[in-house]
Amino acid sequence: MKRFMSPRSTMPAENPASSPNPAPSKSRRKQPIPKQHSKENAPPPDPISQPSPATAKIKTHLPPRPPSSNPLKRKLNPETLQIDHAASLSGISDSGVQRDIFQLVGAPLVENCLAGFNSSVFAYGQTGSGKTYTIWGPANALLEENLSSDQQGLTPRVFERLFARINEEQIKHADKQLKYQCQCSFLEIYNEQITDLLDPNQRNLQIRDVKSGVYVENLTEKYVSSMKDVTQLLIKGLSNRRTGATSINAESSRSHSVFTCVVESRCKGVADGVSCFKTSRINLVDLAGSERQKLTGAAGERLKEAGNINRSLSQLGNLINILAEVSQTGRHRHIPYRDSKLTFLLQESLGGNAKLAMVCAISPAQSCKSETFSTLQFAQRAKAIKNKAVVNEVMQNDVHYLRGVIQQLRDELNRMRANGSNQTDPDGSYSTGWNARRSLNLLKFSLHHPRTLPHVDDDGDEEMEIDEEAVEDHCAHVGLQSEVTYQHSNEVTKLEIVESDSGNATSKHGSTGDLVPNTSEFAEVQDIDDTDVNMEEEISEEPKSSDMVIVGCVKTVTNTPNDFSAHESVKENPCQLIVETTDGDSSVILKSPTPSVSPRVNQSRKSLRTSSMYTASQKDLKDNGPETSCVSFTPTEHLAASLHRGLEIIDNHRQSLALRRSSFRFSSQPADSKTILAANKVDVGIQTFPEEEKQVVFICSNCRQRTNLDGKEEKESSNLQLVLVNEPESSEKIKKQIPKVRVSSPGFSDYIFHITDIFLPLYCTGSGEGFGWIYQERNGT
Ligand SMILES: Nc1ncnc2c1ncn2[C@@H]1O[C@H](COP(=O)(O)OP(=O)(O)OP(=O)(O)O)[C@@H](O)[C@H]1O
Repeated sequence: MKRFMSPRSTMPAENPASSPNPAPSKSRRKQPIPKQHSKENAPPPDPISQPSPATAKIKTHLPPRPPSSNPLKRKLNPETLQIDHAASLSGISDSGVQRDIFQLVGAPLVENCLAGFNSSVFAYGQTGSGKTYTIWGPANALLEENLSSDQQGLTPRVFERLFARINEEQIKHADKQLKYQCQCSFLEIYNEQITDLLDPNQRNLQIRDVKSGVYVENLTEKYVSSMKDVTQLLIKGLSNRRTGATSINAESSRSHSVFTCVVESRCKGVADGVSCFKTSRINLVDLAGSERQKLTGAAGERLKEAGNINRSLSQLGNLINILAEVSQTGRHRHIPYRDSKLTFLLQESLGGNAKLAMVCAISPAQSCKSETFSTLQFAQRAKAIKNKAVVNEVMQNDVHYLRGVIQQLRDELNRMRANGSNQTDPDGSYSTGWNARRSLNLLKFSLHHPRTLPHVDDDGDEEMEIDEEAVEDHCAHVGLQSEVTYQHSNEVTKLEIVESDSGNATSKHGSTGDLVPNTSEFAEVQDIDDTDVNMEEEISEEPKSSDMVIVGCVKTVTNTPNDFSAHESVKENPCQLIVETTDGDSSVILKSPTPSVSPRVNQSRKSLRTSSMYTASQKDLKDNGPETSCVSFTPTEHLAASLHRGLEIIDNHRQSLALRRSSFRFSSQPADSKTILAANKVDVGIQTFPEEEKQVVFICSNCRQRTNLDGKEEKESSNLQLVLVNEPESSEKIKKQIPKVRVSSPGFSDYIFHITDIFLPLYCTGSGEGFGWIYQERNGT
């Protein structure tokens, strides 16, 4: 390849005798390989073709060797070379056939990419061992007429397959309007400086580290849709690489080069209306080769380059050692990603969200034996690294579809209301409930948001307890306002949420800049596996409103499936719950819902975000948000939660009507109410109480407003109040009553009820606006 490119600057091999201190050459036009005259640059004596100690586990044939001018041509007898360290490697290409490499590395990479995984391939090895040949192939193999050449490198093969598979997938999923788009960039790191190979005037580009990852500022990105497009970029980029002749390699790469392609796909579910966005990143990395000065005869500028190359490779090796150690021992250590541009830029590929393949090129020459073993050791250590690749996927619900579901639920509710207390038709009742539940399930599925819609287990008991001290403080504060009375409960000590989410294994990674999912959806996809949430909640000492937040809807932003322990502190802002993780690294904020936003296209995507756990869209979100992990409830999510709870009400209402009795009610007669809960952002888990326990009455803001009109004392700003029928007995009892209210439906198993301000009006006689009301109120319309 290199010999067919028009290099920007071809630097002749250094000859210390004639050029002891040559000026750096910017011209990289191809030069004939200078003969080596100096003793130092003279080819080393022929190696003795002796096999390594006979402790081999794998016998391997080694690739054809470099040109005759290359000292590495004096190879060992491949039949007798035995390698100790190869046992753990994934595969060894026999005689360097490019097709083999593609089958071993390229084909899986393409499938992983289509599945939404980031994938990287690094070519590592000593200089002249065939890395460039492997990754890009010879240049003539890139020419259109030679596309089927056996010599074709890994990269063109990958893109050939990728475009073929994209076509297949688009045809196969035409009903889902599956569409792909690919965007490529090409850069090199030379002497610790980044140059844009697609626009060589762009030098010394800076790596920016933002919350969502790192990217290279001002790097050119080009859309590609065919092999021809990619070939053009490859030819252009490779011709701009810095190469130089050494005694080992006439066209030795003097830089690390990274070809990146971001593949985005979007499709829409026919049945559920959910749009799915996937993003994956392919990094093809041709590392500069390690070299020993004695062997390469480098001097002057070439020596300086070699020093930089070796330093950067050594930093890579160091990083890989640490990552391997961390993976093996589980010990936490500082990972020195920033030691070099290479590791800084490609940190996501190294121990992060990417599948990583290392192609290690080795020389059969006896003189290179130590480099060969060192390369194999490197490969072995690299293999111990455990990356955390996830499918980078974001689901977006379809607003139109959800509107349909809302309408359906509204109709069902109206039907139920029309039936009123006439529940003589159990089948009708069942069918209504079933329809509602089915609608809800569809909605759940569409939202991909099981945690927003907590499962209500008829036999379960989801209890939230509140930190006693915080509650006391809170109550003391509220008590001073003389507006709240509480019912005593000795058991309440702290708020503890244990939420089990059997959410789908979506990923954290959505589309790149074209798509801007809402934050909560992003948080949802971040959480790919079952996650337990244990939180201790503190309540702000300065309650301002009595909004109640369903803390059970808290979603964690976590990259790996694990348990999540969080320490919550409820801030003042109504409807906002800030959850700080115990390690202080992040927090989750439940915000008031914001107006629903349809997916939109953001054209300004940054390039090469190697920490592509977050896409540009997610970056937008992250950038808009705090350092902490921010989870906002969109109106849609709130709507979904509301619908869910509305359904619970329907069920409960049906049961209540059937039984004609219940220990709680939603009152439209606020005149009865004397107790108002001003618990700011306190979730209330409702459990079955013994029947003799006190009855609680809930009123909504509408009713409360009427109460005010009636001259009742009311200063609360919230839509929801808890009202106890009986007079409180003491302030002590008041304090402990806030967090826990239990409701029972005798004759039924415990029923868990979440109470929020948003659904209460459904039960207010005369409110009459059903779910639409909820939706509109949440949007402030
Ligand atoms: N499998 C192979 N078959 C045929 N020729 C090969 C093979 N591998 C390498 N070569 C040839 O060997 C020479 C050196 O290979 P290449 O430039 O790929 O090495 P490299 O590891 O990239 O070296 P450097 O680190 O110095 O850039 C090239 O001329 C290349 O064409």
